[in-house]
Amino acid sequence: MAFLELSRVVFSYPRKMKPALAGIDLSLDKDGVTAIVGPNGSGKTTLTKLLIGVLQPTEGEVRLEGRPVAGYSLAEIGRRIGYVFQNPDLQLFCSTVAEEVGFGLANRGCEPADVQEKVAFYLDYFELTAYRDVFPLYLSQGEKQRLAIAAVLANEPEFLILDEPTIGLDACRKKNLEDYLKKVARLGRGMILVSHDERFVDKMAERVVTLANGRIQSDSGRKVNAAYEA
Ligand SMILES: Nc1ncnc2c1ncn2[C@@H]1O[C@H](COP(=O)(O)OP(=O)(O)OP(=O)(O)O)[C@@H](O)[C@H]1O
Repeated sequence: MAFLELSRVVFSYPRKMKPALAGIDLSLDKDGVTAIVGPNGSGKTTLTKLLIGVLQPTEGEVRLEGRPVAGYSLAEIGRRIGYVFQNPDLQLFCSTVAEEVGFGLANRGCEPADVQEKVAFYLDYFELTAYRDVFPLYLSQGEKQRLAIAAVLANEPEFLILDEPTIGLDACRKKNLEDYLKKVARLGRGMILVSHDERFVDKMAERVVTLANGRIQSDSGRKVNAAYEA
């Protein structure tokens, strides 16, 4: 059974004549890295928001492990699917960087010592230790982006959706992110990358789905990517 599935999905924003998605059929397994690419306005972000139940399809159905997404609470989906928004400002809400990384773990009832250990690890990996007590919205754009990614990864979700994760990252930080995500992928956790960064997509994705005008223009399907061979 597919982990996530869209069947004949049409989505129209209110007061818009043209649907943002105009009939999407797509199945995603629990493992593997799928990139969703396509021009501005082709529907990439809309598609990912339907997958996490933030938007409901106008027609058709979105399923998570065979059950309609509409039947899950947003909190349930959020525990299983980590979502990094295109704009990190929209997802940072804690009063310090360290709190932001540990929030999900503490919320899930992790022991405080385990939370501390994981927070230290993720702050170190994403080079944020020096900012641990800083108010997140005071960080630079690239630092905020790294923090948003670290906070989602720290929760170790079963599946990840990253919308333009490389925006604002310099070459060195991009390589760090690539290495970490490849490690996550090798552990069998799947992900969707929405990205205009062709080099990053090339290095990361086993499957590339191209959207154009709210439709799937091409789908490379699955292929073996040498980068994932242990
Ligand atoms: N909240 C909204 N209200 C109305 N229309 C919207 C809204 N969000 C997106 N749209 C429209 O829906 C279409 C698809 O937008 P979407 O953000 O999904 O595209 P995208 O492929 O992610 O674009 P980009 O590459 O620029 O991020 C666009 O025409 C956009 O203008």
